Amino acid sequence: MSTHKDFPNLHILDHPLIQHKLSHMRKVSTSTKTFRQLLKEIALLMGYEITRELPVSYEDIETPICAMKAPVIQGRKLAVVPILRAGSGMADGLIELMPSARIGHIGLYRDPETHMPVEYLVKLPEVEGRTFILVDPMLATGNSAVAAIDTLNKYGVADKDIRFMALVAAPEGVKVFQDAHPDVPIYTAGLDEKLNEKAYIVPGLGDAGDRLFGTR
Ligand SMILES: O=P(O)(O)OC[C@H]1O[C@H](OP(=O)(O)OP(=O)(O)O)[C@H](O)[C@@H]1O
Ligand SMILES: O=c1cc[nH]c(=O)[nH]1
Ligand SMILES: [Mg+2]
Repeated sequence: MSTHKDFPNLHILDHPLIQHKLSHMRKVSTSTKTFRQLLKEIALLMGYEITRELPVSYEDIETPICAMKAPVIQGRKLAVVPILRAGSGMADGLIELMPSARIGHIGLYRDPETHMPVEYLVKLPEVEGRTFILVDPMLATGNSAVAAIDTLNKYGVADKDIRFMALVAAPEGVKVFQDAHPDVPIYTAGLDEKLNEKAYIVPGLGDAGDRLFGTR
């Protein structure tokens, strides 16, 4: 994991396995089935990296040989919140890693003309004492991610209790996000070059939702 000199909140997950799988996802020739499988696998690997700092406490257990104090993840409850639709493909991987996490949903789509997000669904678990991992493969203009965090705030989740995980990010979006929510760390596998005139990430991987679900 490395940080970026211009973006103090941005953590780039540069593990070779993550990078290798992302390269396959980017290819225009990759099928829906493979894209879906790789998104899930990368999310699991990213989840492994970002949960590195979870606090542990020690519990008395008995092995078949003797008693010992064994580390277990301590206290705080977790929620995974995908931004629909494409975020659901990442949530699948995280839930495999953390099967007892609660799952919330925030449904947003980008208006094709204005590129501004339109909210169509919010359903969240109890927020008290919980850390939220918000997931979406694409951080493009940053407007969807900012809107999703604003929504979490509205439901009582403080920025300090949120982590945002995006597969690929554009510098423009990282800046917008960081200016709006400087206390929310962003974890990404790829900081790309720029946005194009339709606000798609370049080189990116195209429309993540369409590639995940086989729509257009
Ligand atoms: O940073 P932004 O410019 O806001 O763009 C990123 C958003 O665009 C995509 O969703 P989309 O609107 O295509 O919805 P979908 O997942 O249903 O396809 C993507 O999954 C993000 O949510
Ligand atoms: O490149 C992009 C930008 C926004 N949404 C996507 O799915 N892809
Ligand atoms: Mg889409």
